[in-house]
Amino acid sequence: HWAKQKNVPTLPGCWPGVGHMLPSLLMQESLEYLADRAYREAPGDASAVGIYFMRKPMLVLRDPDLVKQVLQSDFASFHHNGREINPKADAILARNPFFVHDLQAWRESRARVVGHLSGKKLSCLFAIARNVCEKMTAFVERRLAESKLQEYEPELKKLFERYTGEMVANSAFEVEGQCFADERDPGSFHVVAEGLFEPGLVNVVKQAVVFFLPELAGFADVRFIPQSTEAFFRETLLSILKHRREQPQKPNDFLQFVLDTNDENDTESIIADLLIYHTDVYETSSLTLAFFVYQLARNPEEQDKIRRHVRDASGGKPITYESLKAMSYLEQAVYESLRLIPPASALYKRCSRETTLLGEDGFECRMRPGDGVMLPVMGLQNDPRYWDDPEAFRPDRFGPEQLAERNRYLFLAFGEGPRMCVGMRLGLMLVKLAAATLLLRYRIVPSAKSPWPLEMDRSSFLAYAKGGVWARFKRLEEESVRR
Ligand code: HEM
Repeated sequence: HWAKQKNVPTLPGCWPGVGHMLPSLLMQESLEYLADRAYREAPGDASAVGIYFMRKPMLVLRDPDLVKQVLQSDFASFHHNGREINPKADAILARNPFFVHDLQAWRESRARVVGHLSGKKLSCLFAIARNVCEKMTAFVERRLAESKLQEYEPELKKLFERYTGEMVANSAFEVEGQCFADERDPGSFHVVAEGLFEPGLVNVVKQAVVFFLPELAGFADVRFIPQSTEAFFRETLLSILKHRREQPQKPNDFLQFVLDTNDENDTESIIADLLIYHTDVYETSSLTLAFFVYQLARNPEEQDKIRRHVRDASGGKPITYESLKAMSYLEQAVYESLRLIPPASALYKRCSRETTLLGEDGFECRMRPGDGVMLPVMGLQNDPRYWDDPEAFRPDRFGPEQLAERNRYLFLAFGEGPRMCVGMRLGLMLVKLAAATLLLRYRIVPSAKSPWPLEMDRSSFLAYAKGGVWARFKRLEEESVRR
């Protein structure tokens, strides 16, 4: 297929029948990391490179103008996100806008989520997140108090799953999630959701069946969200609904936003809205925070600069919704961390009608319905052709001038165009608030348990570091006393 197209080299290593999927069949490489490899191994000036997903042709883009065509200008031909979910196996996941491909149904499901996350609603969620941050610092303080060295060395992803898990419990279910309990509680929100996305043989096989063999998933009842997890959330919801109906003063929380827009007897729609919120908040925000705090540990000068900025913006008072909004340099630093390690290392789109991709350099490629397109987020965001010294952590890259000058399709950590992440503002708010809270109290220093740079587990569709992401926290006052 690709040999017939002008200017599209094929990635070497194609095998009859399986195409480039041999490492994937050996559970070593996800489609996202295959796209990343294709990006890096293609001839330096190629605008795109062809791969085969088994026998199916897929085009891996290397030019931000072609990315723009797929995500924005020719959205009608590429609106499909590629992955199919069988509603018989995963009825709730299938309602997440990310997996809805019929245009009208997608618009409706997206509008539901957008409606729950307007500016005013975000400020209500901020108040809940601030309480969760207090629980997090109390937890860190207890760990510091029991340490002889007066330092706490957490695996960051696990620590921040507690934060996002507690956030969901408090804001969507009005219960204590017990995520910051000292003893591991099997009924706590983060333990229930733990490991849903993480790599590992069982998950990699499960995800391959759920996302790429939906008929088999329906037939063999292979689910992404296990029945027991769904049952836990369902029971939690039913136990609080009655109490919520009787409350004269309704709290301003995510549960109430959902109840206000649903028929109160339609528990299926209510639980679907809550679980979409849960899956989307829990994993991406904890991953983003873990990699960001890791970057802070590895870049002490930037850490100090960001801390001074956070102090100035909060003026020595508790952080407010407004003061957090004003922390623009902190936000730039989060973007820079997302540039270096985006949680989704590539985006997958499927062509739904015949069209031609045209590059400014004369590149031309005919796409047929069913052909796949991979947008290698990690590759584009770390390419020395587009980024000066791409390995360096430099939040200045996201200053207003640099943003105005750069092609916006070079940064895709939240996607772009009509299907761009709807929870971006909430995700940024949660990440900024937790990071600012920690920076005001602790110095974050590297841990010997995490190498630099991190070695990524390439078998998963999201970004996970082999062996986890580690750092050490020390109280700021104690440090200055010792100096
Ligand atoms: C920092 C954290 C987050 C990151 C890095 C992130 C990243 C992404 C990415 C890359 C996409 C795919 C875009 C595309 O296909 O073009 C996406 C879609 C989506 N995200 Fe996020 N996300 C984050 C947080 C959230 C949160 C907190 C929510 C909701 C509460 C959320 C809800 C969604 C939804 C519903 C979609 C599907 C949109 C659609 O297909 O129309 N995300 N996100």
